[in-house]
Amino acid sequence: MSFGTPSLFQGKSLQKRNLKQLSIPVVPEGNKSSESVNSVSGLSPTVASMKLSLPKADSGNLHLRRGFKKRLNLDGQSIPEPVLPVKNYPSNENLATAPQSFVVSSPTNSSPSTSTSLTQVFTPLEDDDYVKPLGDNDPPQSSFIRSNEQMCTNSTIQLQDLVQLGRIGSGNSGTVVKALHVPDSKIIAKKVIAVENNNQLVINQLIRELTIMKSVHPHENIVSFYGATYTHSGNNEIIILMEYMNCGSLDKILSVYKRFCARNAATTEEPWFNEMVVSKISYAVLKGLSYLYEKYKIIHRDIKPSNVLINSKGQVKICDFGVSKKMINSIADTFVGTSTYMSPERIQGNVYSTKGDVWSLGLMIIELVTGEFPLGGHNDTPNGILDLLQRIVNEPSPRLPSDHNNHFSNEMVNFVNTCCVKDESQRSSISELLSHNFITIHKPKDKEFRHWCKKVKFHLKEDKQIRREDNERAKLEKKQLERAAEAAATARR
Ligand SMILES: Nc1ncnc2c1ncn2[C@@H]1O[C@H](COP(=O)(O)OP(=O)(O)OP(=O)(O)O)[C@@H](O)[C@H]1O
Repeated sequence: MSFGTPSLFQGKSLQKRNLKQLSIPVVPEGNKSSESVNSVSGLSPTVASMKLSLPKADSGNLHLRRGFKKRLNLDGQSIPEPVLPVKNYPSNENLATAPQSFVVSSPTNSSPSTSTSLTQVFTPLEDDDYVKPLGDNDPPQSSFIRSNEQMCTNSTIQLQDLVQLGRIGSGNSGTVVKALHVPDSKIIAKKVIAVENNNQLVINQLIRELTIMKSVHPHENIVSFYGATYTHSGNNEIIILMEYMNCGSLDKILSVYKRFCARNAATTEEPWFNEMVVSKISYAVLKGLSYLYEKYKIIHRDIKPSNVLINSKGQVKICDFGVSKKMINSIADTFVGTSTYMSPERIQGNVYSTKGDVWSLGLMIIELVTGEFPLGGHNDTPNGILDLLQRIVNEPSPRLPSDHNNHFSNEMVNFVNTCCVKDESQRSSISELLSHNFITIHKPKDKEFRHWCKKVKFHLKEDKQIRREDNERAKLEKKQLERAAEAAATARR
């Protein structure tokens, strides 16, 4: 299966193109009425004093335009079409009617406690001003994080400077949305984690872990962390701001690939996750893991396809690192499915090292090339979580399939087998794997991999478009059926 005809492929980043067309002229200073806008709409002075000139309608602009239409509030519910609260903007309505939910949150429309926390959260600290991780019994802090990358010229990110563009996805713990940071026109990802019943233990733990994340300096294989906050008025939620990766996670790419295969059943070309791609992804994951451990003694503990993100520049980065064993367990109590990539020693409660992440990488590779989770696919779904855990511990190690449909190189087979050794002491370490033949053979293929990422981006867009059309068609058919049924009922009466 291939990526389709190259002629279809447009290598440009849609986002960048859109952003270039999103001109943001600043309303001249001293315009008093723009300040009154702030207090009404809840916009920060920066956002409120800018006017957004949306690009003219053409297919290339649909993405951003649609993003504005489909904004979500913090609960993931759609919010009304924005009326940009800008003086002199032709389509502007009465300022007093501007929707309050245009921005995420703001001091002006929040309770006093939240206002305090939100205004403080993204204020930068001095370089050496790291916050000491909290102890179990320490009270949670409402604000403590700053950017670890110079996100914008004045290095602060105010929540109220963000405009939500659309939902990216959700996992067991939260929902991720795409947001525009208006002052520098950057797209970022915002993860919102609802904390039920104000669970103090979970909050403390999350805050501790976010504090650790904050201390990690940017690395080419780690998703940059821009800031986080805990809001405790209304819904209790933790908001994490991070780098946006425009090809999404490997699980998302795998789903798109499966739909692509279903639509193009006759095509029998090379699979998307070919050996070069798997090698480059593995290399990036191993380098990220190595950096986290060598520099910060952080063990990732949650390597899986949804935590490996890709962008069209050809970068592969890991996210959601530093989640402690305690935290994973507390989430696993509530949510089924988080433990599936756990290594045998972890399940058995034995000493856990970075080799646990090596096991997870092995499972992830099998899943990418076969399209199925190795311990539960092929019509052999485990009978609940206990059965799955039992399989990991007691059954033979997962392996790449060796039937006539699958021809894997000796290097790749050996690499996967080396990752999936059940006895942790016999399993290879991260540094050993970094010099494995499977990694070194493909290491120089940066250009090919970049090209692959761009093609993925193209197919993601294509898939989105097809699904949107399918949905619209289904809605139309449903409406027509309803109308026909109504007409038949009327005729009978
Ligand atoms: N920084 C990001 N850039 C782009 N997409 C992202 C980013 N972070 C997350 N996503 C997407 O959002 C989805 C949801 O992420 P989230 O971290 O909430 O859950 P998850 O990793 O899928 O599952 P879990 O909660 O079990 O870890 C991911 O699957 C991924 O596709």
